[in-house]
Amino acid sequence: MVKYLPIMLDVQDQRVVVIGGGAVAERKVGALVEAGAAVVLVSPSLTEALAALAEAGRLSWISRRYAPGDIRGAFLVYAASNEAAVNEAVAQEARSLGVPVNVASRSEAGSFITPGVLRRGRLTVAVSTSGAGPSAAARITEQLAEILGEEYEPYLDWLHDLRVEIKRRELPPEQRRRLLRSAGNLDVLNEMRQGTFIEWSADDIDNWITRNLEV
Ligand SMILES: C[C@@]1(CC(=O)O)C2=NC(=C\c3[nH]c(c(CCC(=O)O)c3CC(=O)O)Cc3[nH]c(c(CC(=O)O)c3CCC(=O)O)/C=C3\N/C(=C\2)[C@@H](CCC(=O)O)[C@]3(C)CC(=O)O)/[C@H]1CCC(=O)O
Ligand SMILES: NC(=O)c1ccc[n+]([C@@H]2O[C@H](COP(=O)([O-])OP(=O)(O)OC[C@H]3O[C@@H](n4cnc5c(N)ncnc54)[C@H](O)[C@@H]3O)[C@@H](O)[C@H]2O)c1
Repeated sequence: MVKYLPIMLDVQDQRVVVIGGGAVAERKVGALVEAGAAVVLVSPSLTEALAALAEAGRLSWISRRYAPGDIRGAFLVYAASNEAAVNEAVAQEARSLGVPVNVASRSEAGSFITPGVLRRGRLTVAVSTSGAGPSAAARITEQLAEILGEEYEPYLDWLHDLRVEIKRRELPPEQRRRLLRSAGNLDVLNEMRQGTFIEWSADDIDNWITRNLEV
C-alpha cells in the first residue's frame, strides 16, 4: 500500500495542466479554480460546466488532443482523459520533467491522488482512503459534514483575528506562546454553535489580552 503524504498546496496563479474535458476533469478543475490556479485544459471536447468556465475566462482551453510538450512549465498535471494509453503517456512525460501528476484511470501511474474535501471557511478537511474506495471517501466526507457545522467558519475567522493581534504585540516568547495557546482553548466555538456569541470589539480583544497577560 502506498502511504501518501498529506499536504496543503498553494496553487494560486500556478500553471496547472489538465488533459481531458469530461466529468472527472470537471471535478478536478472545479477545485483548482476555487484554489486560484491558472488552469490550462487540453481536450477536443468539454462538459457544459467546463465550457462555461472557459467562456468566463477562468481557464484556458486548448481544443485538441494531448501532444507531447503540453505540460512543459506546469506546476501540477492531471491526466483525466478517457484513453488509458494517453493518460499513461502524460504521466510518463510529467515524471520525466519532475512534475507531480494525478492519473484518473490508474492511481498507481501517478504521484498524487485527490481526496474528498470538506470546507468551512479556513477549515479544510481532506479524506483519502489511499485509493481503496473513492465513493467511500465521498461518503465519509458527507458524514464529517454533519459533525463539523457552519460555525467553524466564523470561529476560525475570529481565532485568526485574535492571533494576529497577539502576534502584532512585542511580547516575551513565553508570554506570547501562552496567549496563543489560551486563544485556541476558548469556548467561543460552542457559543457560536449555540448562537450566544457576541462579536468582540477591538476593546474586548485588548482587555482579553491584558487580562491574560496578568495571569
Ligand atoms: C474523492 C474523489 C475526489 C475527486 O475526484 O475530486 C475521488 N474520486 C471521487 C469519486 C469517484 N471516483 C470513482 C467513482 C465511481 C465509484 C467507484 O469506482 O468507487 C466515484 C464516486 C462518485 O462519482 O460519486 C471512480 C474511480 N476513482 C478512481 C478510479 C481509478 C482507480 O481506482 O485507480 C476509479 C474507477 C474508474 C473506472 O475505471 O471506471 C481513482 C481515484 N479517485 C479519487 C478521488 C482518488 C482516490 C481517493 C481516495 O483516496 O479514496 C483516485 C485514486 C485518484 C484521483 O482521482 O485522484 C471523488 C469524490 C468527490 C466527492 O466528494 O463527491
Ligand atoms: N479518478 C476518478 O475519480 C475517476 C472517476 C470515474 C472515472 N475515472 C477514470 O477517468 C476517465 C475519465 O472519466 P470521465 O468520466 O471524465 O470521461 P469522459 O468520457 O466524460 O471524458 C473524457 C474526456 O477526455 C477527452 N479526451 C479523449 N481523448 C483525449 C486526448 N487524447 N487528449 C485530451 N483529451 C482527450 C474527451 O474529449 C473527453 O472530454 C475514465 O475513463 C476512467 O478511467 C476516474
